[in-house]
Amino acid sequence: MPPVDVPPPALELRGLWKRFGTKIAVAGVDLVVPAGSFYGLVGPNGAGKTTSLSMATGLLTPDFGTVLVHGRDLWADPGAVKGMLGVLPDGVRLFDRLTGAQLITYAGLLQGLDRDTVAARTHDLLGALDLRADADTLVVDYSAGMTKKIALACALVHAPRLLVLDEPFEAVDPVSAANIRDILAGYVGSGGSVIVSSHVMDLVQRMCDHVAVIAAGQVLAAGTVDAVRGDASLEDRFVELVGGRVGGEGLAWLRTSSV
Ligand SMILES: Nc1ncnc2c1ncn2[C@@H]1O[C@H](COP(=O)(O)OP(=O)(O)OP(=O)(O)O)[C@@H](O)[C@H]1O
Repeated sequence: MPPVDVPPPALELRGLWKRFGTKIAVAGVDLVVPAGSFYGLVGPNGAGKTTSLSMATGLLTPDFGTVLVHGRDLWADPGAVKGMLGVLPDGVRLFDRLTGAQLITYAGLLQGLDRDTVAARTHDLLGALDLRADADTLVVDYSAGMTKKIALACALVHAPRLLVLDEPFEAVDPVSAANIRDILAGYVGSGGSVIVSSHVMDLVQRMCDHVAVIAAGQVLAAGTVDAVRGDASLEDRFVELVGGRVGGEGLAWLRTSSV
């Protein structure tokens, strides 16, 4: 039988390391995000999620390691590979003196789309993310959740093959979050791949088909959500893997009434 062509993973991180001064933020992360998967990345504060995703998307140079996007080496040819990526970075400044509509338009033109396509997609994205009434408001005057949504629109406008979203639901209201989940589910259903970091275990358990738990810069567990969580909820499994429950010890003074 002739060999069957297996498509490469949407994203593959091999032996990623990053040190800031004396702090090792990422200590040998290996991760395979299968094409067509909805992948959750979870871990405690300071685990190295943002640092890993920044290296995976060309925003931060790794000290060591390789990033493959659909089989192509990102750091060997960033210009060619970045077009396949839609990125929602954490805490990166936007050009917030543009209006929401201008910012999406800018992102689309930067990705090489023609003006008519950008105009149509900007209209669609503003509608899907419930931002049409604020299309002409400066982004600097947006709320935190609106800013998150406009940044997500910028990540989507060129219909990338892989979406890398750092905490996309943070500060977003429940209705908008449900709309975003629908958009992402439709995107994955039509062949796209998503990796999303989140602190909301319940959301990851319901939304994602794969998950990786990362702590202290290393992957503690990775695979399908069902394989990682076993018989437990993802939240219980997370606490079991990561530990760190302290139950308010050492804060007895907080419960002492002086009245
Ligand atoms: N630019 C930087 N300079 C120095 N240290 C940094 C820098 N960026 C990250 N770190 C450190 O690297 C570690 C990992 O940070 P990172 O932001 O990747 O964690 P995270 O898992 O995304 O955390 P959170 O869930 O709180 O967002 C932390 O200890 C952080 O203090």
